[in-house]
Amino acid sequence: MAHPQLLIGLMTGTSLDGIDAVLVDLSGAQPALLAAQGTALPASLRHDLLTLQAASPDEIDLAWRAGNSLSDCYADSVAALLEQAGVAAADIVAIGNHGQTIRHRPERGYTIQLGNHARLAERSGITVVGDFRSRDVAAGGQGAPLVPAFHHAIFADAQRHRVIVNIGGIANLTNLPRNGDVSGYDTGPGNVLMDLWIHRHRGERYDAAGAWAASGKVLDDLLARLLTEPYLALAAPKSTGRDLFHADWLDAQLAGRNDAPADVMATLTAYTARTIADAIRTTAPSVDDVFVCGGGAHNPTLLAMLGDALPGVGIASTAALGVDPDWVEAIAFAWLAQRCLAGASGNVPTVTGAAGPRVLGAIWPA
Ligand SMILES: Nc1ncnc2c1ncn2[C@@H]1O[C@H](COP(=O)(O)OP(=O)(O)OP(=O)(O)O)[C@@H](O)[C@H]1O
Ligand SMILES: CC(=O)N[C@H]1[C@@H]2OC[C@@H](O2)[C@@H](O)[C@@H]1O[C@H](C)C(=O)O
Repeated sequence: MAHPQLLIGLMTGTSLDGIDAVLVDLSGAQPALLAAQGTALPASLRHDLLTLQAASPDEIDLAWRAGNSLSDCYADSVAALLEQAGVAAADIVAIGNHGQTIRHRPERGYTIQLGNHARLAERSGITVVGDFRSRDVAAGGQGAPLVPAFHHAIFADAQRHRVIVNIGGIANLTNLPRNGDVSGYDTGPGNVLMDLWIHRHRGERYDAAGAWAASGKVLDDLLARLLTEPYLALAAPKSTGRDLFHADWLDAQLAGRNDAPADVMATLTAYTARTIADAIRTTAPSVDDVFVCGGGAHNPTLLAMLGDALPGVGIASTAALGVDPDWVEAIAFAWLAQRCLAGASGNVPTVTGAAGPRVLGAIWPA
């Protein structure tokens, strides 16, 4: 049996719903999930991180202090994960730490994932690999999405044309045709608009199981207006984030309207499904099966709308492929850390638009 390769993956995504932490053994062909934990962020830190995604006064001080607090939360997550698994820090090869995206501007040559990796290495006593996106951006790429290489490694199939869709804050797809090629890009909003709307009207973080959306009716004129967003028609490589899909964007779309909030919720859910379905139809017209991961996998209203827009296509969660949809991204960053330490490339240049394959990430030794 191969010697275990224990790595930890940490993901704090666009939704800001908390820290996803996984402990995986990456010695085999498929990742073996040994322990997993979701931890909410303290409300004040979540507030600061949201503030940093819009212009704020004294951003630099706030950013660096929030980065330190975030790293302390990561360290607590790692300690809890190791305790849950009964594994010692000394047995972990590395932590792959995504960090928190607060700006994503590849067109200006930068993307910022906050988090003090030195502090995490110091507190955990484990080697940290972080800053996975900057090298791809430096090579002219989008720096995102990065998960397609991982999806390709574990989900590609020679008999079935698969598409993997991650519905997090933003949604991204990976196209895995039978011939072994891989392509992918960010399709547009994932849960971000739906989360914004329900938080504004009901004070809730998200529309649990899509129940509120299911109680409203889709407003076809509003949906048509939302579909005119120019990002949707851009050719890949492309990536997006809260830099585009934020509260002001939504308010501009709704200006001059006075719709029932439940109908807007239904329409934003339909918009999310439709933009994903349109991307799949354009990029992968001969797809056999779509597998969904990320928090959107828990929204049956969204999934039903996606299914309606893709007649004849099987839609399931990545659980059907043996990987829990909640942990795919965090496992991907453990895998990317392993690649970095091996000196292997982590990007797919045809996905990100980078000039070529690049080793992604920087290393903070234990
Ligand atoms: N039970 C549920 N019902 C409906 N929606 C849910 C449920 N659970 C999670 N979600 C949605 O999933 C979101 C979190 O998804 P996820 O953790 O994949 O996002 P992320 O990793 O932060 O984002 P990204 O992939 O864009 O970086 C929540 O904000 C919520 O909108
Ligand atoms: C800049 C950034 O953090 N992008 C995230 C975000 O969340 C989903 C989508 O937008 C994707 O592009 C990316 O995350 C995943 C993990 C990726 O890089 O593949």
